[in-house]
Parts: sequence; structure tokens; C-alpha cells
Amino acid sequence: MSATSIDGLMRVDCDAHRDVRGAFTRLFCADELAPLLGERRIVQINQSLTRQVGAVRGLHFQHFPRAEMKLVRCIRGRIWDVVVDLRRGSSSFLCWHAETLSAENRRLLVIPEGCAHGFQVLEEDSEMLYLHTEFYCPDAEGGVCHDDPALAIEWPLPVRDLSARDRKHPSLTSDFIGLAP
Ligand SMILES: Cc1cn([C@H]2C[C@H](O)[C@@H](COP(=O)(O)OP(=O)(O)O[C@H]3O[C@@H](C)C(=O)[C@@H](O)[C@H]3O)O2)c(=O)[nH]c1=O
Repeated sequence: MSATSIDGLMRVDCDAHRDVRGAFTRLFCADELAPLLGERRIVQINQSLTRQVGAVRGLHFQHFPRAEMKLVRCIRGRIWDVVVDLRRGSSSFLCWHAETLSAENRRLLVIPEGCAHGFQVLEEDSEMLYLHTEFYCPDAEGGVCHDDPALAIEWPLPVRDLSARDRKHPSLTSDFIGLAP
């Protein structure tokens, strides 16, 4: 487990047990992640498939009090994952951090509440697995546009295939002071 440039955003690498049949990987262990999860529990597990290279999903979060910790990993293909810190008072407020996640590197990102998440597909037919500590709550959904000038995210490829919802996310205004419980 290692820290990243965003306070509380953790990267967890896990090894595969390989033998002649193939590989075995533990995707989630409550004991191992207890230092990060605390009293939280995983209440929902989601999966997405994104077909086209360059497609972007995000940037998404849930507002407090429905904010959630999100554990994300790529289970097929390869994606460029980005997390933006929107937490009021955070030492990394409005900073973004990106990691390449792939089925091969098996890397897990543990994203704290109050951060927005998105990704760009680097290999066609990429699939993501998400573990959530809060239920999906459409009324609490928030979004920031992927090309917000205040964030200046350096997407590795030209952006395509944004959903209708993702095309409508606002930019952060100059008076945005951050999300707080
Ligand atoms: C996120 C979500 C969506 N849905 C529904 C709403 C909609 O009809 C359909 C597709 O939803 P979206 O367009 O929001 O899917 P998508 O744009 O893939 O949303 C995801 O983006 C990435 C970046 C994340 O971090 C995820 O947590 C999630 O927000 O699925 C659920 O039923 N449960 C859920 O938990």
C-alpha cells in the first residue's frame, strides 16, 4: 500500500498467484484494508465496460452526507484513472492524480470521500470494477467537467464518447471552497 500525491488516496498493489493453470488474485480483503476502511463497509459493487480507446467517464462524486469511499480497479484492458481532490481544507485541494490501471498490473486505487473520479480508456473493451461504501444516490450525484481549466487535467488521448450527463458537468467556479461533511 502506498500514498499518492493526494492526501488519503492510496494505491494498493496485489500479486497474482500463478501456476500452470493461470493465476489467482484476491480482489478484496476487509482485514488488509481495515486501516483505510475503518468503520465503513462495502455496500455496492459495480462494473463497467467501455469500448472505445479515448472514451472518458467522469468526473463523478457523491455529495456529503452520501459521499463515498470508492475502490477501483481495471479487470480487463487498460485505463488512465484520475482522481481530483475537492475536499475543503485538504492539503491537496484541487490537485489531481493519475495512475494507469490495467488487468495486468491489478492495481487498486482507494479513493476517499470528497474526491471526484474519472478515467480514460487506453485499450478497447476495458472493464472497471468499483467497490462502494455508500449506495448509489442519484440525488447526491455531483460532477465536474473533464476539461475544467482550473484543473487542467492532461488526458493522454483526445477525449471522446462522453455521456450526455458528462457533457453537462459544470466547471468549478472561482468561489468554490470545497466539499465538506
Ligand atoms: C453509478 C451508477 C449508475 N447507475 C445507472 C444510472 C445510468 O442509467 C446508468 C449509467 O450510469 P452513469 O452514466 O452514471 O455511469 P458512469 O458514467 O460509468 O458512472 C461511473 O463513472 C465512474 C467514473 C465512476 O467513478 C463510477 O462511480 C460511476 O459514477 O447506470 C446505477 O444504476 N447505479 C450506479 O451506481
